[in-house]
Amino acid sequence: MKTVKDINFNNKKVLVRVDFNVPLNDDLEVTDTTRIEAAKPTIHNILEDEGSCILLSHLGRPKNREDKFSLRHIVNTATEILGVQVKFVEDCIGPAAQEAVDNLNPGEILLLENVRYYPEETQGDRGFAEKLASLGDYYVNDAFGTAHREHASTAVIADFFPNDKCFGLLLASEIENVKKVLSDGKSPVTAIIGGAKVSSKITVIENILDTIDHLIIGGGMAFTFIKAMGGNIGGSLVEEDKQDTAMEIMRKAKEKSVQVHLPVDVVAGDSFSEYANTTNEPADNIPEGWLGLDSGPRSNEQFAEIIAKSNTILWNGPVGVFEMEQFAEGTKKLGDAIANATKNGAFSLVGGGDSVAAVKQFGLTHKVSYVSTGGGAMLEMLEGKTLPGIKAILE
Ligand SMILES: Nc1ncnc2c1ncn2[C@@H]1O[C@H](COP(=O)(O)OP(=O)(O)O)[C@@H](O)[C@H]1O
Ligand SMILES: O=C(OP(=O)(O)O)[C@H](O)COP(=O)(O)O
Repeated sequence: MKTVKDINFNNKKVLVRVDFNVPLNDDLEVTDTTRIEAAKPTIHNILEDEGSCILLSHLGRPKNREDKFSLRHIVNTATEILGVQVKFVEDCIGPAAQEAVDNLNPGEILLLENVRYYPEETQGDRGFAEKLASLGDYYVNDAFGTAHREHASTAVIADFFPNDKCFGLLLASEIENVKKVLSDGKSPVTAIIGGAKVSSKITVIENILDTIDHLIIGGGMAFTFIKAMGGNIGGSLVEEDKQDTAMEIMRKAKEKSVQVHLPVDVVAGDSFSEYANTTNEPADNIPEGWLGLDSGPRSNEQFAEIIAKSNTILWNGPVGVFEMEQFAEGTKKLGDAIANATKNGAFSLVGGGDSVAAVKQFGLTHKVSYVSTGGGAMLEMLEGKTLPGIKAILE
């Protein structure tokens, strides 16, 4: 994998696609800086070579150039984090962008306006990609969170730099960390797949069955499996039409000698609410009118035992409705178990939207081996897909 470390950018203008799609509050302040911090090593590498960085990013999904999606709102935060004044220009192509690039000196950073202000970006328009490409001498992709999109600035643009393109350090590191689990994982390898939707995780489970020893299925997903096996799940979340798929996964897991672990008990609520009355019930015998909303104490212990014996751990998806305090315990205990195993030498990767949010909420970010910066992108990698943003650099 060719990365920014393999190129000397001295006196060059480098287009860096970053994912600065960060959350903003109502006052348009950045509330989570993880993705900006994650781009720092790549940007600093280029600046240390005495090159200059032209940053390309999207923010949200604008339809009509709405001001709330302007990257201007993140300039101060980016300046603070990167330690260098970030210049900004209110367009990403055309004369204004060109003038700002012409005035850029080695060691400087220029952030261009939201590439999604142009519909051509998401359409993967070649002409638009060419206009972006004309601004720089090199193209670096460091936008892991957007690497599953075949857009102008994430994939098509690379065509215009046949010999002058490479991976950023974040993108390279995301790829390497998935490899550490899926190809080079030291056994026993355990995957915890939770969350709400069986349908969105089937391909992930099918793809990882060949490489794992234990599969913990938690969260809302578990009830489709439990019901398919004849359990009573009360009013718990279920995907009725996915019960055959669930049984098929169980069959394949057995064939491949993967041990599947489902919750044996749950914390049930009488409504999907943080004010619900709660009770502990067997996971396969939940009374009518009650919903399983968190894994119960016996399940948490069993999951922790398996995790403690694992050398490689993949966690995708919470095992309960962790956003509500009284259903957060299972996910917190699971996170603690993973942190402990990591302290004892296991490699742990946390990937995919809500589990990353859970890890942050419980203060475990620095107690696991790697936390991915991509939700959808990480899921697609775990499904075994080659992401367009990665393919474009490799080709
Ligand atoms: N037992 C449950 N019943 C209903 N929802 C659940 C349950 N356990 C977890 N969830 C919810 O699942 C959501 C995450 O689901 P999903 O989008 O599939 O996961 P991810 O974003 O990690 O891939 C969380 O908002 C969480 O509250
Ligand atoms: O935040 C992102 O994705 P994620 O929420 O799946 O992590 C990326 O910036 C991609 O954004 P998109 O889903 O609008 O293409």
